[in-house]
Amino acid sequence: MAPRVLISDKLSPAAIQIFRDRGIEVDFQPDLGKDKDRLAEIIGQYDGLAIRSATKVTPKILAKADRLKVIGRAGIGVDNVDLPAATARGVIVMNTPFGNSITTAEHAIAMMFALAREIPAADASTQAGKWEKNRFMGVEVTAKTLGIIGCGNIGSIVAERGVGLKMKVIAFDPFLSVERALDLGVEKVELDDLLARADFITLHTPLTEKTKNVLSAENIARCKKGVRIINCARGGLVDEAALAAALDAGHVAGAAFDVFVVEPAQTNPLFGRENVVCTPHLGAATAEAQENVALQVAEQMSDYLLTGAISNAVNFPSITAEEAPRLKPFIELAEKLGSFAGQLTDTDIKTVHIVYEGAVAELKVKALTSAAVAGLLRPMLSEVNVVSAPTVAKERGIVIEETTRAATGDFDSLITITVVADTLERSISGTVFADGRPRIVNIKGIKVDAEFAPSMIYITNEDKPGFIGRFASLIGDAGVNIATFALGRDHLGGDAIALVAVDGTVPAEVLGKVQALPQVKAAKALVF
Ligand SMILES: NC(=O)c1ccc[n+]([C@@H]2O[C@H](COP(=O)([O-])OP(=O)(O)OC[C@H]3O[C@@H](n4cnc5c(N)ncnc54)[C@H](O)[C@@H]3O)[C@@H](O)[C@H]2O)c1
Ligand SMILES: O=C(O)[C@H](O)COP(=O)(O)O
Repeated sequence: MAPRVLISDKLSPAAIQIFRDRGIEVDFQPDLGKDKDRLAEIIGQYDGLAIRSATKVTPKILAKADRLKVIGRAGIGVDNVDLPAATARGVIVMNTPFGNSITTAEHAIAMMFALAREIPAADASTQAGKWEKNRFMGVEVTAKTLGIIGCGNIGSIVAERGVGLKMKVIAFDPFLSVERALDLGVEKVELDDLLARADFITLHTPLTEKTKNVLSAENIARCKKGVRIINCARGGLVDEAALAAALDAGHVAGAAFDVFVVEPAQTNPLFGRENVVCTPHLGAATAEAQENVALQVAEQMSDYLLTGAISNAVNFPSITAEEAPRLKPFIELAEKLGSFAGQLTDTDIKTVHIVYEGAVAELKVKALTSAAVAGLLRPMLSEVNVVSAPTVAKERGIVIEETTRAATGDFDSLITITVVADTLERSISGTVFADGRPRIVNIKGIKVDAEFAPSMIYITNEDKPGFIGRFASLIGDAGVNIATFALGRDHLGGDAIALVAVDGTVPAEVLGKVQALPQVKAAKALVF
């Protein structure tokens, strides 16, 4: 069945064409995002949801999204998607981090000029027939100091434009390297320095706990008198009420805002002032940017739905289209090895150490680790999946360690998972043979060669004669058919293991009888 995608926001029709060309069914309902109830009603029919910022993907909507595999944000900010809830359901959330950056940077520059020359007020006055030539006295931007808070994709483009306009550009961004600042022709400064020196301040950070109200009443008071403030990033970076007061007091000369704490902004503390310029979240609204983000999101979502390739996901590592098919059998192996270890572990897991050897070490091991951890935790937490597993493990204080190294033994590729719990440490290794099927090749240091089967019995016993015969007749008498039987031992007469694939489930009383056999140390029914 072809995957189905719902577009619930105003996306360029270019996206629809891409989906159709790739053989994906697409429903384009550009106003649906605003109707939460209707969206919740129909979301269960779709594998993909393509959005901009009007659709709010809440836990309630996700709870109904039974088929949903991917949410594609045609744009940058994913703050309208409940990421923990999407992750918990195994839904990949991807954005298009660069498609609208130039456009948004240009909007910030346009806002700066609008403020510097009071263009909106002058326009309104002129079109009202007033010709108030003496009323409007602007300021030049040349040689002024432009302070950028957040110098990432968009902030950097604004910086370059600012330098081109002969401004002195300073930036506060804890993650901006000195080399990058130098490349951009920007002086990296601390926030206090920026506040004290900037004639224009423009914000380009995401809204986080740290950046919320970065321009608070106190920080606005630290700004140079006559500063002009531009926000084309996210509402909430500036305390709107404090800014309104500072504008009224004449401390701030002007403000240009594209984004607001509450959107759509029908009322706002900043509204109604001549030295305030507002646009309705138009930062990304150019034909070019909308074409870019629509094409990109449709390609990315199609790739994921059709090939498993992942790009620009905010909750999963990237996987290229070439990697996806090579990774697939190892994802299955990692998940099953994790599941094997998880089904044998009843106590609190402290550490999981995963070693990737040989060719598999060259693949995206982060994705394999997520799969292994999902398999490991699923016997204890049924809701966990490959996307949510690392977060769930972290929440539970489980330390995940990864090692990659060249092949050391008999196998081209080998994955070994060691689980350290309260009172035990358990290792299991597996590989994928040329037939693409995952195999178990070592359990706690004992070599074995077994395929995974839907229903298995794992037995540890003393390596003494008689066990196999007794076990086989017990199982046979109980009407349980043995499909395959794999054996291993550490040395003659030492510890032995048996991995037995059976048809159908193993009744508890049969397992009890196996456990009671002489020489058997433990027996466990496993399902894969
Ligand atoms: N108005 C619009 O229509 C529109 C369009 C596109 C993007 N945006 C928004 O613009 C913002 C920036 O987007 P981007 O693509 O440049 O993001 P980005 O991730 O490339 O850059 C953000 C920068 O902020 C920095 N940063 C993070 N925390 C900080 C802190 N506490 N103090 C200072 N700097 C900090 C990061 O180091 C990073 O360099 C986002 O919020 C995005 O949603 C708005
Ligand atoms: O984060 C973004 O990309 C911008 O805020 C643009 O949002 P929009 O796609 O709703 O215009």
